[in-house]
Amino acid sequence: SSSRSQHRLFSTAFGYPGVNSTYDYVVVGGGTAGLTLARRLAAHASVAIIEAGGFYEVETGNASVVPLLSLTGLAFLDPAETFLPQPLADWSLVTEPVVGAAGRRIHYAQGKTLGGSSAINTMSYIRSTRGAYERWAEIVGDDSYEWDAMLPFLKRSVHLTPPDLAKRNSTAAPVVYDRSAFDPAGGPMQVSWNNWVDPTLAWMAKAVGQAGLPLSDEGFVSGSLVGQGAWVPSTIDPERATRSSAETSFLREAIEETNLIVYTHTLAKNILFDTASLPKATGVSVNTAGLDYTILARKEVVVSAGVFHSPQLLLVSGVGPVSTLQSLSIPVVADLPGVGQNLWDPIQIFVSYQADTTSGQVLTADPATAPRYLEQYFTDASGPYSSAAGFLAAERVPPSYRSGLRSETLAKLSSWPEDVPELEYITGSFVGPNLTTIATVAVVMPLPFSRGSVTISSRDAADPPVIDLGWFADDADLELALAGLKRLRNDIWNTPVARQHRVGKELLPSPGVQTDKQMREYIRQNASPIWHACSTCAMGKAEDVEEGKAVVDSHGRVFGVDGLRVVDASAFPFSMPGHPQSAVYALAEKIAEDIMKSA
Ligand SMILES: Cc1cc2nc3c(=O)[nH]c(=O)nc-3n(C[C@H](O)[C@H](O)[C@H](O)COP(=O)(O)OP(=O)(O)OC[C@H]3O[C@@H](n4cnc5c(N)ncnc54)[C@H](O)[C@@H]3O)c2cc1C
Repeated sequence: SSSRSQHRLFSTAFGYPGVNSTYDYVVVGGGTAGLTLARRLAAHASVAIIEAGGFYEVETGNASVVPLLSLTGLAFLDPAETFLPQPLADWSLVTEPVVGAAGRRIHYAQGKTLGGSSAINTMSYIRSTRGAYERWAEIVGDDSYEWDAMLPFLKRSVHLTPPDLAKRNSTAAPVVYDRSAFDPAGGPMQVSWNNWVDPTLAWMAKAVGQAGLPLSDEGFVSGSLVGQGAWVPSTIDPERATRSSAETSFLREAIEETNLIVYTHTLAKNILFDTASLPKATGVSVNTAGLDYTILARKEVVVSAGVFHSPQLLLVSGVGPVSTLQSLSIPVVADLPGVGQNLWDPIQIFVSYQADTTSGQVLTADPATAPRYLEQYFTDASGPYSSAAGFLAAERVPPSYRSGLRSETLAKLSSWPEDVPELEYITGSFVGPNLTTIATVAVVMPLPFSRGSVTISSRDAADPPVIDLGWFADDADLELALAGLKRLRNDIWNTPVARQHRVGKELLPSPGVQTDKQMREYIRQNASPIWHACSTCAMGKAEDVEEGKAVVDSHGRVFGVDGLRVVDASAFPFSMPGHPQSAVYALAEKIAEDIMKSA
């Protein structure tokens, strides 16, 4: 069953609901990590994927396919409690009231579809820093997480296509990247650049430069995040300018080249254990449209259900803090205090103005110009529809703001490696009233000091997990957010270029928000997720288990049980500065190799 089948029908790749079956490996969650890992394992073994969603191309149309729509598909990105649900591709998670953020409940988008969050994210492909990977290695006591050792795994998942400068057609947006950071062979995930440059983003990049952030000379994929990322690449297939996700890459390849079996619209309800001696995971009980059945694993169960659902599945299956399990009368399989703890969730704060330039969203919202751009997209894979996010910058808190920070906050910052950015900036251009352009710069604090948590209120995996984001639980985060907000307003938005292009009064926060107190209030009222949550089943050392700081070892193996791993963003030891998807793919590649070596 493990050899490559040359002439498999597409339909052969899908499981038969309701029929109990057995495979070598059962992977829960056909998302970013799950599909990557499953595709690699399926080259050598029989593998089943259990995925709660289906194919997003079928179920949400172009919303997750056309790059521009990844930013206008506000149903996914809207953090308000009143968001418009997209139940076929998003879990519709709403958090508990966030105490530090004016008691708001946040809609936290998470992909419920093949490809998981790689199918609904904003597609920036960035790698973290050398220092961050070194810290990962230290925390988990395993040198193989250092940058030089991880680089082959970072390279393995992706195929790079250089930017098409003719289609980008902009001298204002020079692309810089290091070719040697990619492998010419590489994996099935496509990484490339937008085939168009948004005119508003182009001058905003200049403004960020005038505020003292120089153009990076190697880009943001080579282990350094300093200055301007010089137009970071996206997970985009440049040929037709469509999203490349774990589904279009790893799953499609697995369907063609392996015997991987996929169960779509199937919810993993419980991990099954043989509790005779050391509890051993033996499979998963699942439900497809009301049918209950079991999928057994001869070798291992791998949980890749994402930052909120991986801890949930462990908890409902009896793996977690004893107090939580007992309060819901769940039989204890393993007492692991850290399951659902240590949630890291970076946030973003916006400053925006109306701009005197146009933007992709305006051109495509205007009935006079939209048809022409649609035609351009379909015939040439270029123009505004072909373009997602694309501009990012990073720095340490500059000295003039640093001097205003409390000594406790400075001490906390100094605990991080020197190459780790403390503030990141993301530019955006949106459509406003009467087809005006709204230009926005967000500041992100990539390494929050506050911790949230995930727990359960019922034994049923079909009920949503209970999420406490914990924003601003640590005052240092509010202080940094305030420094970042001032940096945006006083410097970036005050540069000659920004003054030249901004129109009228500040829209966000608004001129009335001036004192530190008012700005803190604005931050609490408007902080938004950037969807980089992680570490709820944190990787660490055995000695950190009791304190609740570690759930899995450096091979992703869950402490205290056998035959069970967690491999996804929940296993990160901390939030990787930059954007996380590159690290999720790399982690899946690395653990897949681990599993195959030890099999
Ligand atoms: C809106 C948004 C924008 C983002 N933008 C970027 C960006 O520009 N760049 C970047 O690098 N990162 C970005 N990210 C973050 C990045 O996409 C995620 O960190 C990453 O995709 C997480 O991968 P994962 O494997 O941990 O989880 P996921 O990819 O979310 O996979 C989890 C999978 O498990 C399935 N599942 C869960 N529970 C069950 C169950 N009980 N039974 C069966 N299946 C289940 C889910 O349906 C899902 O398919 C963004 C994320 C979001 C949501």
